[in-house]
Amino acid sequence: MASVLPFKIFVVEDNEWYGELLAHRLGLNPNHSVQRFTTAKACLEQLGEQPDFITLDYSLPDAKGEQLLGQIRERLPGTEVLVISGQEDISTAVSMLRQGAYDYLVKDENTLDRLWNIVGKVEQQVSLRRENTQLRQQVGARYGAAQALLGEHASMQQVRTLIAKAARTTITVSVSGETGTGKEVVAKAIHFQSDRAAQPFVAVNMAAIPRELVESELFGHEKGAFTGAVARRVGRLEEANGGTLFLDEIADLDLSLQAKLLRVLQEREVTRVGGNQAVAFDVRLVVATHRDLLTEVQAGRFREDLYYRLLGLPITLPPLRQRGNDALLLAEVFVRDFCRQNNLPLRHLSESACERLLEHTFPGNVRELKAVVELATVLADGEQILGDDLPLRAGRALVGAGSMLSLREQTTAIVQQCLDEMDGDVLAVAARLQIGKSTIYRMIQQQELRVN
Ligand SMILES: Nc1ncnc2c1ncn2[C@@H]1O[C@H](COP(=O)(O)OP(=O)(O)OP(=O)(O)O)[C@@H](O)[C@H]1O
Repeated sequence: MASVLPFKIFVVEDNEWYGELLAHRLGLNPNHSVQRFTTAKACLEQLGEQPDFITLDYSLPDAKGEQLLGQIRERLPGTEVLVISGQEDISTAVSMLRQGAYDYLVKDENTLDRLWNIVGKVEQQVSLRRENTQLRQQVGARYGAAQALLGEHASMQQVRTLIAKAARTTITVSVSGETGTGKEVVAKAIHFQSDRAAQPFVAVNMAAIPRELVESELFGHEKGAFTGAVARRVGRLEEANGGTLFLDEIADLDLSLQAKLLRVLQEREVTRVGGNQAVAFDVRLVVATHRDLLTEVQAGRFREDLYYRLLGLPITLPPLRQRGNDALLLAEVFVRDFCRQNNLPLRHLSESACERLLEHTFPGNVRELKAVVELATVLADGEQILGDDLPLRAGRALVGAGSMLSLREQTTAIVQQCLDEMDGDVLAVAARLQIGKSTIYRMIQQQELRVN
């Protein structure tokens, strides 16, 4: 994988002829930018240029390899250093490798080929690392920005204020709201606006994991802990160490696991299933649910002590239908982003489209709105998206459906029919009906739906 940025190499070699030989060989790759130095001092003076890779002659006139390697590792811990020596000396090689050298080569007829292979490997690693950093920065910029959570309604401004306050400390945050209201967006915004932004953000959906696997998913397991545990697995809590753990659909956690989670959170230590060694962790917790947790506590389905441990700073996301004109604002942004991403000429919502969007109740909230306007953007013939381009029929039928019971019955029947047609493929059904996959998993768990 070639990186777009040049791959910067320093060749440090006091033998002019040999240095030129190395530099010439490395320069055969047009993506390499090679600089040559004959002393340690000259190399150190240019370290500010942040080379990706350094080849280092062990015996330089003004320093020994160990000294220069030590200084490079201190100033550029991410730069790989390959030591090239005139003589084979095992103890020197071991000491250089211990100090963090990438490898140790002896000058012989194979040196150039081996160097070429090593540089190829390092270049690939650097390229992956750059890609990773870039992605992290993109996600960070997207969710870290105050406007990550769109909406001008007073309730959303209040949510943004709470996110900013939560980000300043490590307080646990509990987010509630219907499906598709943006609970995960809130969790990411808190993470990326906090000083943990460069650490992992790990999301686990309790409703999407089979009950018997939740414990090992969260806490990890040792090899052989149960049938199928063929290798050791680090749990999500450990994975999120230093960062943020987002536990979605927390109300779906089994009562017995609620007790275990409480203990783990209180002790700030986790023991893998089948293991006997506790591992300390440091995570910020954000939990979310579409249910009222207090009602779950009163009904005996959620432990009161865990409820108080998790409540922290509560943030409630109102359904989209209670956010005034925000649906239009969000719709315009989704259309604009979709056009940009797909190189389409910019499209706009017509008056009739706006009217229809404001009439609709959006049971799937922002997720549904996004899917609807993106599809309408594809279907529209001209620059304007018309009311008829919006695939809102199901929503309209449901609005007139009357009581909650018939609404639920209708929803269940539609999802069941779709599940049957799609051979139980939950992700496909979620995409087709534009509802959250966790909603479907929940309905299956509560035996409202059958999977054949
Ligand atoms: N205020 C918002 N601004 C921009 N995009 C939003 C907003 N709210 C939600 N979204 C988008 O809507 C979609 C659903 O959001 P998200 O997954 O955060 O919802 P959720 O409440 O966690 O859903 P579920 O309960 O089904 O897990 C995502 O594509 C998200 O980016």
